[in-house]
Amino acid sequence: MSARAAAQAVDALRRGWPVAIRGRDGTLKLLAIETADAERLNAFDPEGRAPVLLSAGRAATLKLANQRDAATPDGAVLVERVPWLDFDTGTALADPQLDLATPLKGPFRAMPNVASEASAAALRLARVAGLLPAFFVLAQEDAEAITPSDIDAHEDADRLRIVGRARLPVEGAEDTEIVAFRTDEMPGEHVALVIGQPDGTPPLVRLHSECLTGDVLGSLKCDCGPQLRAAIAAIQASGWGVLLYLRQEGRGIGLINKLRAYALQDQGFDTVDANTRLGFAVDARNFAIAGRMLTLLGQPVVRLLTNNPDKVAALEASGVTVRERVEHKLPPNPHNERYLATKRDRTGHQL
Ligand SMILES: Nc1nc2c(ncn2[C@@H]2O[C@H](COP(=O)(O)OP(=O)(O)OP(=O)(O)O)[C@@H](O)[C@H]2O)c(=O)[nH]1
Ligand SMILES: [Zn+2]
Repeated sequence: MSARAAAQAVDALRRGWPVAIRGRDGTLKLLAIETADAERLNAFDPEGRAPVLLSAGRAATLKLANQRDAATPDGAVLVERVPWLDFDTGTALADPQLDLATPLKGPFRAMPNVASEASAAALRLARVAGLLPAFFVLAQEDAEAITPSDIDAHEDADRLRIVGRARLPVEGAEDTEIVAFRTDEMPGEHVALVIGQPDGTPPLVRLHSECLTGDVLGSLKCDCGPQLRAAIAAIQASGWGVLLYLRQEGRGIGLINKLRAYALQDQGFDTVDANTRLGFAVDARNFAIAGRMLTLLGQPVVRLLTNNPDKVAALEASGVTVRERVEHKLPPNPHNERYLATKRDRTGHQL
């Protein structure tokens, strides 16, 4: 298991270089459509025979769901390569933002997906890389192939360690310390704000997932910015506690993919369907990271500020005891009303 091999594969995908993944039922060489171009596709596949690998969620939108593999929205579907399926058509298959602008040619046909383990790993690697989950693929052995367990190692929360800490007075909580965590391969560092002084009682804890648009730019589309500031205030008022700032932008799909989801929301899809149509799980976050951070901070028992019962369950699954769920509701605005209603109606939030 090599987290480093997976990190190199993420880097290669981001640069438009091919990578290979070996699963138990076959090896796939992959070219990520988002970072490729016609020339790279030609170098990767001079004979024009590489089919396109898509998520089942995207394939369903294209009416392409392969009966066998489409059971889960983040399962994989192979689209048969035909002569007119060129690079631009591949891009149109990959990116749902283009659906309105470029009517797709067709018909496309799903074909049996032989290397199912490698395909699933490919979709996962695209998410880790923050790319659209869509590839041209060749079933081909490769000495440099990574394996699904390399990706597991890369994503393993137990690799996180504390790398720095300092006093950081923040607005509304002056007696605060910042603690930074990372793994060797991780580009973004997670941080914790330890607010006030531990007094032997379970800390009030907030798991805040990064939202550049809401936290920093004041976006009104979501409730993240107000939730962040209200969490600091609530922790301060409770005596002491911990705010975890988790670098899981867009519920784990990354900033660019979240913006793609926003563009789909502009077309009328809600936050759940937008994720699915892009080919991602509705919530791709790994809360084991939060569990590991709390463990490293020596806090195995917490009171959790959240409206999301899944967060409670995920944190408990990672070995932290949630003694109490404390609700964290803020008043809606005209722009986030529908988003909050979707969270209540479709993702089980107690709002
Ligand atoms: N993919 C996607 N992510 C979004 C969207 N709107 C907000 N987010 C992300 O959702 C995350 C915020 O969720 P949180 O507030 O931490 O958690 P929650 O699951 O809503 O639960 P609470 O603890 O009750 O707030 C951030 O990473 C945001 O970037 C969206 O429309 N699509
Ligand atoms: Zn937000």
